[in-house]
Amino acid sequence: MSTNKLEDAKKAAAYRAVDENINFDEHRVIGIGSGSTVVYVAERLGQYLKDEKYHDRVAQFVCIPTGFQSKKLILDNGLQLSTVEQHPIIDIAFDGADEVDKNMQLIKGGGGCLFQEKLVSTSAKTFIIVADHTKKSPEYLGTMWKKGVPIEVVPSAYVRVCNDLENKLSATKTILRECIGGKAGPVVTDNNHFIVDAHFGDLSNPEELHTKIKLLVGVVETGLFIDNASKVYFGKADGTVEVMKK
Ligand SMILES: O=C[C@H](O)[C@H](O)[C@H](O)COP(=O)(O)O
Repeated sequence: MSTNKLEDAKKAAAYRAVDENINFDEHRVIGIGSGSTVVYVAERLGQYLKDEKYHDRVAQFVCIPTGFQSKKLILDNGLQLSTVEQHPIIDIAFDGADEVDKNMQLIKGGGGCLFQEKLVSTSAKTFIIVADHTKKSPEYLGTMWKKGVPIEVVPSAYVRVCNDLENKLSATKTILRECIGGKAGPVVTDNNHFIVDAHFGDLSNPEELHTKIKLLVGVVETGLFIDNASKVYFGKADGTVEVMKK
């Protein structure tokens, strides 16, 4: 699919997700995730802010970011920025995903934001995923996303975590994520952690794997988002959107 078509698909998913799920009278605290698709969620909210019919209500929204990129998205679109410390209960959150399986379990963290994304998404009463259709798994997680399960780790523990993932949890390969261009060395998350990408092949039981990884010393959070999403919007190349819900 051409880059333009892919962008159209992301935009279609994000716009429809906002249009169908924001309740302008009831919602006030909005989580804004990270990645290239959620850019269009912030853009859509910015459009509503400029619309005089919605302006007063959207101006009252406080937006909770999942990292530096989303903080900037919120500000660039004229929206009000706040923190999860000030608003530990979020009315609705929007975010992207790297892969979504048939049970709406997710792999996230391809862009390196997973801990803060999980904090925001699990603090939200409703969590909406926006994605292009290439993120939809035919069956198991690990089918479309081949870069491994992202795991956020305490820097000093990364060797120990990699060893445990391979020796105790049978990961076939673990990779400390490196920066590509700009800086030599590992990716450092917004919370000053490292990311390990762990390969397990197809994930037939992501819930169990998530629980086992979380128990390893040095693991902060996994990129497996279990029973978290309320709905998923998949944009397609022809501009249509498929909605998945339970
Ligand atoms: O760490 C990054 C996040 O989990 C993103 O939401 C995820 O990688 C999807 O990003 P995109 O919308 O760019 O595909």
